[in-house]
Amino acid sequence: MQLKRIAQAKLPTPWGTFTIVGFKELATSKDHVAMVYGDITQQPILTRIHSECLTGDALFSLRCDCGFQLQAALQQIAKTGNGVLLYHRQEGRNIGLLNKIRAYALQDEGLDTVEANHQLGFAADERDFTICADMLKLLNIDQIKLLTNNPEKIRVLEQAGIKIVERIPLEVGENPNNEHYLETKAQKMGHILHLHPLNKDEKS
Ligand SMILES: Nc1nc2c(ncn2[C@@H]2O[C@H](COP(=O)(O)OP(=O)(O)OP(=O)(O)O)[C@@H](O)[C@H]2O)c(=O)[nH]1
Ligand SMILES: [Zn+2]
Repeated sequence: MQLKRIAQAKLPTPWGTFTIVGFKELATSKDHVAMVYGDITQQPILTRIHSECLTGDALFSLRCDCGFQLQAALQQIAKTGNGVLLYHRQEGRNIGLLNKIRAYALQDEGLDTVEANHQLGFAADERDFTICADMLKLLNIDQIKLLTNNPEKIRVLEQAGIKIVERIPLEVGENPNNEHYLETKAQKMGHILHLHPLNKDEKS
């Protein structure tokens, strides 16, 4: 176990009142949170793993789909009546905010999101989803329905002992600014996405 459960409190949102549960990583003291809604003893539980994206989550960026996914996931969990959103604090696929801004600068020069990470000396994705499996275990959850388009999350969680009963797609927020980013995720990172590329010649 890499985490310790530290504190919890009520957290009202526009979609309902969640309970926010705070965890600390034992090795690094880094913190993560879970947003828990309703009765989570009835498994499988609707679950979303949301990786931190300051620009998308808090600053309204249209370069990615994160802000849209965060809202849609909280909304869907509240509508379902129970579920959990893990807010996984590994910003920029775990290269950190400042390196993500460096990667964005390289993307402004024409590199794609994977090439930009490589140019900076990082793997395409540096995240560790075993932290998420540990958060679920500390919440006594071992069977989930996972909201994701990323098969890697499923692979790592299953290996860590979490049963994924169902994958539920979460495709929101596609726009002209993130069209190329989403295409790269589908083509190079294995994401299951049904994109609607804007075609200027299209009549419909
Ligand atoms: N390094 C890097 N990180 C990015 C970039 N754009 C978004 N991110 C980060 O990517 C993470 C979100 O990952 P995504 O690839 O959008 O989606 P996912 O979580 O793998 O998959 P889904 O479950 O389908 O949403 C967040 O931590 C963002 O900060 C980028 O261009 N470069
Ligand atoms: Zn983002």
